[in-house]
Amino acid sequence: MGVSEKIKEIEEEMRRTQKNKATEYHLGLLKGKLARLRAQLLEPAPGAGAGAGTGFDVSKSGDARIALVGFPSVGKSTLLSKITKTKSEVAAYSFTTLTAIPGVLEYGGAEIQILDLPGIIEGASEGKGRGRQVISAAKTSDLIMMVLDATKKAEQRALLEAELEAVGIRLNRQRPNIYLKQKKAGGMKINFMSTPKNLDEKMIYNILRDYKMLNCEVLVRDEDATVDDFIDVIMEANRKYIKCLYVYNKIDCISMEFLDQLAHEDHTVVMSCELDLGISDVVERAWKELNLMRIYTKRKGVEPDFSEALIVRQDSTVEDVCDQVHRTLKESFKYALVWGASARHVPQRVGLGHVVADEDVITIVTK
Ligand SMILES: Nc1nc2c(ncn2[C@@H]2O[C@H](COP(=O)(O)OP(=O)(O)OP(=O)(O)O)[C@@H](O)[C@H]2O)c(=O)[nH]1
Ligand SMILES: [K+]
Ligand SMILES: [Mg+2]
Repeated sequence: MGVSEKIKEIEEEMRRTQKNKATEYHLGLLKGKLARLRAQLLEPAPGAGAGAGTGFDVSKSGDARIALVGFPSVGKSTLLSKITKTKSEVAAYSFTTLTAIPGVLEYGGAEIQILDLPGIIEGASEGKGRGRQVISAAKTSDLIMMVLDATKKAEQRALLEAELEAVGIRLNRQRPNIYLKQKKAGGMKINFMSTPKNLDEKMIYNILRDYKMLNCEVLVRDEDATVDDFIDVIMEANRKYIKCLYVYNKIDCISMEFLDQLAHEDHTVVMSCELDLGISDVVERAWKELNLMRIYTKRKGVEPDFSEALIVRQDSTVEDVCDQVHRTLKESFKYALVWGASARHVPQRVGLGHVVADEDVITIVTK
């Protein structure tokens, strides 16, 4: 039996099994097995590189990468052509786009790579269409823009989310607060910080044994943690926590009432590429979700250079800023002077570990 068939069989068994106290452990084990099989499915076939030669092996460039994911003909390519200088083919038929098409969005002094991808369909995670390559490309992004057709049924969003879930992408979620460490010996040590609501020692023990992890230390810190969370922690190497912005296109074709309802949902923006409505909101929201920071440098005795920003990620330190300037700069680093929101007084003299804030001005003093 192939991996896909095994997955189907387990999914079927899970559907058949009634959820109650008596079946809880059995269902937990099935979930664990399912997660392992799904990860197997994603392993590249022997000899074939990840997306090599299929047009999906676009190298990363710029300060961040955004992937456009959605069903066919929702307007992904139309959006790419609107916000970048790249023209990706647009047409009324499905699967107009067949490979990954990169474009560059310039915003706030940053260059953001936008990846237009082929449309995906239900079953994509199991390899339907080019689903697996598309989702693998999405997995490399810093933000997923899920482009949705506002005129289509609401289920489309849940269907797409399930496809992304199945390959280990977790949207707008944090890694579960569970500590897990494999050991060479000593058996299993399972501890809870407070009484868990959805987990117990037996459940964790069963799943660990099924994964042949007989020596390890577990500390569940979150009382709301579920079996799925625990499996995510075991499968850590295969999981990716990515932000998602839901972008509803074609609002030129829906009622004002429905538009209002959509616009109020979390992590959601609405637009019409056709009427050129809301496009700048989409870009602004995407920029915010990326949480990038602009840092300006200033040479001693000279005004800061506001024409060119260094772009760093959230929670970056002076060390990260140095790396942006030059790979070896930190080797000759003596101290830095910082003006702006991260400084307690201006200028504050700081070391490499100082965490910077958006729009800080910094002078790096070398030995
Ligand atoms: N009414 C309306 N039509 C739109 C809008 N944006 C795009 N379209 C149309 O939707 C169709 C599909 O657009 P594409 O950009 O090719 O869609 P896609 O998501 O890239 O499609 P695939 O590459 O096939 O997955 C085209 O006929 C567009 O003209 C919009 O805001 N309103
Ligand atoms: K299309
Ligand atoms: Mg397209």
